[in-house]
Parts: sequence; C-alpha cells; structure tokens
Amino acid sequence: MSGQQAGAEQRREESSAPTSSPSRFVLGLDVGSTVIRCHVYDRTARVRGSSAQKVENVYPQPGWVEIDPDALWAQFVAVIKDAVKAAGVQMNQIVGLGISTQRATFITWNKKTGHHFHNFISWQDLRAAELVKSWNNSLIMKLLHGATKLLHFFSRNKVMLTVSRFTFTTQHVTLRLVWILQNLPEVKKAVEEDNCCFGTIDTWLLYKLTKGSSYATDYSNASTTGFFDPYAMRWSKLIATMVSIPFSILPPVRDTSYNFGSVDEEIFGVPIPVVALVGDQQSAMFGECCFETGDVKLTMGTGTFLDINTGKTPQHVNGGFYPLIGWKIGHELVCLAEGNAGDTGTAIVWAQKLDLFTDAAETEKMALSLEDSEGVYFVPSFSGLQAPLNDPCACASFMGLKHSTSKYHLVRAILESIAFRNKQLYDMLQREIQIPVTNIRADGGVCNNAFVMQMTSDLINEKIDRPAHFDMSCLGAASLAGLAVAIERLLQDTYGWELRGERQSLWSLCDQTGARSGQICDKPSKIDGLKPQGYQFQKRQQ
Ligand SMILES: Nc1ncnc2c1ncn2[C@@H]1O[C@H](COP(=O)(O)OP(=O)(O)O)[C@@H](O)[C@H]1O
Ligand SMILES: O=P(O)(O)OC[C@H](O)CO
Repeated sequence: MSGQQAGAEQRREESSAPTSSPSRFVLGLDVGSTVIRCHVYDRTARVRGSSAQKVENVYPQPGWVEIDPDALWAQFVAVIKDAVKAAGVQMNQIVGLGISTQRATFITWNKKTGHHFHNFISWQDLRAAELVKSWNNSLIMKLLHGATKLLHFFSRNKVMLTVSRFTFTTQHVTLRLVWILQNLPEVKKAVEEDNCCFGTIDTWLLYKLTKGSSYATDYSNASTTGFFDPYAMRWSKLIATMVSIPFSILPPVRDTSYNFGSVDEEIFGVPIPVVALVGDQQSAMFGECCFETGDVKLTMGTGTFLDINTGKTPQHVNGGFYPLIGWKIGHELVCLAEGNAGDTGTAIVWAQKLDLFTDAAETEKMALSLEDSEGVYFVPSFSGLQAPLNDPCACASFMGLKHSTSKYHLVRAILESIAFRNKQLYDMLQREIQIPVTNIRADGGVCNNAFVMQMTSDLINEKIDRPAHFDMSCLGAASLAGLAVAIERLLQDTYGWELRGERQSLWSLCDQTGARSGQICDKPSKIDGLKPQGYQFQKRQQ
C-alpha cells in the first residue's frame, strides 16, 4: 500500500470512529547490527510510517567491533521522530513503545552520572578469543564437565548433561565483560565503589529514555548473555562466581511485555510508555507467529539465526544449539533453542565495500546469470565459525579461484555460502532437537534474496515461508507492546484499575479478571495482518 493510500485509509478510519478520540499507534523498533529502524503500527498491525538508518560499527583493532553509544542514541531518537512524522500522526497518539535489540552487545556506565565507560562491545567482537580458549581448556572447566557428567550418570538429570557440555564463546557477553573488568581500571574502580551499571542495548536505551529512573532488562535479552540460568530463571550464580562477574552490576530481569516506565517528556514532548523490551531474534519469532512447539524461524540479517520453539521448558542441548527464553508474559513462558552463523549480511556488506556490486539487490541477478560458481567457495567467518565448528579464530576465505573467476563467481560463492551455513544449522537442529519441525518462516534483510531462499529450500528439502513484510523484529516488538497496552487500557477502562509503580504482571492480572478470553486476543495471530503472508519456497523438481 502506498503512503498516500495508507494516509487516506487512516483518515477514513478516524472519521468513521464512533468517538472523536484520535487513533492510537504503537512503535516497533529494531536496533539491529546493520540497520536501526522504526515502524509506526496501527491497531491492525499495518505500517503507517517508517524510518531507518544504517548503524555505524567501529573497528578500533582487527577483530574488535564496537558501537559509539552517543551516535546510536542520536539515531534511535531520530528514527522515532522521522517515523512518526512519516506516518502523519502526533507523538501523543503513540501509546506504547516496543524495542527489539541486537543481543549480547553491552556497555557499562557510571551509576551516579550516567556516563558510559566505553563504547558498546558488539556480539561480533573477538577481543575475548584468547580468554575463551583458555577458559574452555582450563582445569575448572574440566572439573565442572567431569563432575556434571558423573552427576548426570547417577541422577539422569538433563540439566547436568547440558552443563557438562557447556563451553564459552566470544558471542556470549561473559568473557567480553570479564575482559572489560580486567582491562579498564575505571570500570574496576566503579565496581569496587558500587557505582557501575552493566546493560545490554535494551537496558541502556531504557535507562536513557527514562533519564535514569528505570533500570531493567527482560528475560529474552538476559538469556542471551551467557550468564543467565534459563532453568532457574535468574542470573547464573555458578557462571558469575566462576568468572568473577559481580552481581551488583546486573539489572533486574522483567517480563518481555511489561510496563518498564515512561519516556522522559523532554525527549519527545510527551511521556510514551516503554511496554516491551525483547531480543531481536525472539522478537522475530513472535512477529512470525511461531507460537507453537516445533515452529521454526530463520532470520538472515547481519548474522543467521535459526530458532525453534521448544515449548514451556528450556531444551537440554548438545553443544551446538543453545537454550534461550523466547518471551515471558506473566504465566506464559516460551523457550527456544537457537543455532547461529555470525556472518551473513556482513559478507554482503563486505563484498559491496569492495565494489563487487553497488546494491545488495543486484547479487541475486549476478548469481542467477551463472550456471554455477565454477568451483569457487567462500567461508563466511569474519567473526569466527560458530557451531558445529566452534572456532573463534577461523578466517574468512575464498577457495578454488582460477584465471577465469569473475566477480560474478565471487558473489555467487558468497550467496551459496549463506545457504550452505543454513543447511549446516538445519542439520544440527535435526540432530540435536528431538521436536518435529512444523513450519519454517524466514525474515531479515538477506531473505529478500530469492537465490539464497531457493537454494536453502533445495538443500534442506523443506518449504520455507517468506512473509510479505520482512521486518519481523519490529513487528514482534510492536505486538508485544500492543499486548501490554491493550491489556492495561482494558483494565483501566473496564475495571477502573490504576496500575502504578512496580506493577504486577499485566498478563496475570488479565487472567484474574478473565479479560484474556474477552475482547482482547491472547494470541496475536488472531489479529488481522499478523499472519505471515507472502511467498513460499519449495524444493525444485530435478
Ligand atoms: N536482496 C538482498 N540480497 C542480499 N542481501 C540483502 C538484500 N537486501 C538486503 N540485504 C542485506 O541484509 C542485511 C540487513 O539485514 P537486516 O535484517 O536489516 O539486518 P540487522 O537486523 O542485522 O541490522 C544487509 O547486510 C544487507 O546487505
Ligand atoms: O543484528 P542481527 O539482527 O543479525 O542480530 C544479532 C543478534 O541479536 C546477536 O545475538
């Protein structure tokens, strides 16, 4: 739908509304590693206005990846203002903000002044590679693995089995935070003086938006740090103690759809409530309506993330896939198992920087113009190779180059490498997770590419749905926010309840009042416009 059509439709909707109160909208934000975007959603989950900006990563040393927090903050505020303007609505019509963020990218700051001690350290950063290696080979880890294996043998407790296979990776916050604590004297001092806050991007944005009055994260973001225990649903005492991460610097963990506090009025002129914080992959899962056990989504953005809904309890895993919290909304807890490949969009962006093409969209035609890659292969590993190889030091490389190799072969090899990694992840999922796959839905910028989509479908021999609207992380965040706002408004309007301060979970309040089965829907799949529609990729007939 064009912007003009959307505008006309919105005016019709407003003029035919029974009351004179203006329409209300929810913002869905996605702070990705490549793009930061904001969509304004109406109550039928249609996008009324949008804005996006490119995230500037900083590379101070080979292997180090950082983001300047001041630049990110300026972009975050700008995309919100621009999207609201593009939608042609007023800030006071925005009833809730849902924020999805790249996960495991963190910062620390001064509790008293709010000043950060360093840039965001990205999930792609490799500065802790040596620490990871030495911890994984350490006596403590060997003892831990041995003891838990033994305990599993006698008790058959599967948590013990999972712990016995646990290893550190550079993608976990854990050892990158340890690196910061060991190498930045300012942070060390602040910790000693109980003046240090740690946060992933969601926590820091919340802190900035509320001018320091709210400090929290949600279960989905916490579960991706590497030192959250998804079985006990709290920060892991075992890991924090083992690597000396002080509990005093960690934020409280809240539900995903929750009233986290209101944006300070000075920022947008009105106090907009922040009603959802969620990790971007979990948010995409929610946006793709992967609500049932066995539902799978494949997100190809900066990296590739393959997630399966494992139901109410965290899956016991085998070292490749890892258990995560999908979302927690009152009594409803959804767990996921995830596997990933770190370099997907990064390979496209890198090739673009080398002038192999000018626009990512050209890559599809370039690949299709050839019969095959003429034996050229690309290894997509600027930030190491994740499971099943688990080598943080693996280098990206081309193989099989010949005199006849052109840039077309190189581009085709890069796209093929993305599909091969998808196949590798899917095989690992089938090996490790004993849950039958029901649906596979794709999203993220790289799923624009029909060559990658078709090749993936051919390799895994499964149907893959690609929704018409790819920004599933934004949609998921907006749905989670909409859920909180709808429930809260319903409670206030219908029951006259004022919810203040440390609120009870909105979801459980709704259960108590029976509102869940009433006007609002408990599963957003029932809301118009949320069901993924679009294109289906199926294995080609040979
Ligand atoms: N048609 C396309 N073919 C291949 N890659 C694409 C295409 N369109 C966009 N991309 C890539 O998608 C990536 C951005 O995806 P996105 O999901 O927005 O990332 P993130 O959420 O990680 O910031 C970029 O690397 C971009 O080059
Ligand atoms: O930037 P994305 O969308 O590839 O997501 C990054 C992940 O959240 C890292 O865990």
